[in-house]
Amino acid sequence: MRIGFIGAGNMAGAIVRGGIASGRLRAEDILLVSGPDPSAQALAADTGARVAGSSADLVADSDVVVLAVKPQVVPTVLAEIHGAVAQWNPLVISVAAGLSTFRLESLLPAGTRVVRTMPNIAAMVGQAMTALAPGASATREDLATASTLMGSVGATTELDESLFSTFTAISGSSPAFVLTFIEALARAGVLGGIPKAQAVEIVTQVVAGSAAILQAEAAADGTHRTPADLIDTICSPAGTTVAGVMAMERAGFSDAIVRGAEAAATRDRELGA
Ligand SMILES: NC(=O)C1=CN([C@@H]2O[C@H](COP(=O)(O)OP(=O)(O)OC[C@H]3O[C@@H](n4cnc5c(N)ncnc54)[C@H](OP(=O)(O)O)[C@@H]3O)[C@@H](O)[C@H]2O)C=CC1
Ligand SMILES: O=C(O)[C@@H]1CCC=N1
Repeated sequence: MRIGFIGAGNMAGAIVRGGIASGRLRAEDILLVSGPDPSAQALAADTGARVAGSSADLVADSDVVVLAVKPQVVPTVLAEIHGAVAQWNPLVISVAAGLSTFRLESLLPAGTRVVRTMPNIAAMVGQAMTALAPGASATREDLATASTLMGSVGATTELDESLFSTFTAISGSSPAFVLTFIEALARAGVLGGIPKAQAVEIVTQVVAGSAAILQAEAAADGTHRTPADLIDTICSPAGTTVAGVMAMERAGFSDAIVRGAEAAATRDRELGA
């Protein structure tokens, strides 16, 4: 299957690099095109993918076209490829925040098969979480194709499109929230005298270990302990952890996270308006 990426920036780069590294995508099947800066050339040089002469040329040579430009640029790109899509009828997969399948379809020839997805940057290490929703003309096979593509860089889940803004907040954007937490906790380590690089290494292992516990719980038969259950196993009575958790909650830790996610979801809806 030939896959063309319109946009060769952070997200396309993460999918292309992660997919090739996992052995699930072949560089020779990947075509790239970008905007005024030579990001497609750079990604091609790095991965062995090829660069198309234009977005319309890319469509003519692709079974699947991935829209990986900023949401604000999508209408321009779809105007550029409208004729080629009418002629070649590729499956169009969007990774753009905010833009509904209805909106994308309205900018494409009638009957274009569209699948909306929301991956995250962890695609670059094969650990993305991607939601998928089919447009009006997409078939089960199209959804399976999109799922296979995104499955090459991590886990996938079908999700009702009405939930995409919330999903974008808690998955598409949230690696930045988690990294903000890591940066802050590492800074606390520095405050206590641990060198920054060592503090980041320590906190990264803690976050990976904590996630691994939850994944093991989810995979286990029987009762699955929730994050709240597990917090209780770490909080010794009158111990260090409960003192820390209480101080964090007094400072509004959980509230700050929910507010951050709500703001991201609101922005996703604004981008689609
Ligand atoms: N970054 C992330 O973590 C995530 C991003 N997304 C979504 O992915 C999409 C891309 O984001 P991201 O990769 O971060 O953005 P980047 O700015 O890193 O990349 C955008 C790419 O679009 C290219 N581009 C700009 N104008 C055109 C054009 N007219 N024709 C073709 N290509 C063009 C740019 O090329 P040039 O360099 O030449 O300007 C660049 O390669 C967005 O819609 C975003 O919502 C979704 C999930 C996570
Ligand atoms: O910040 C953004 O708009 C994009 C969508 C999800 C992650 N990055």
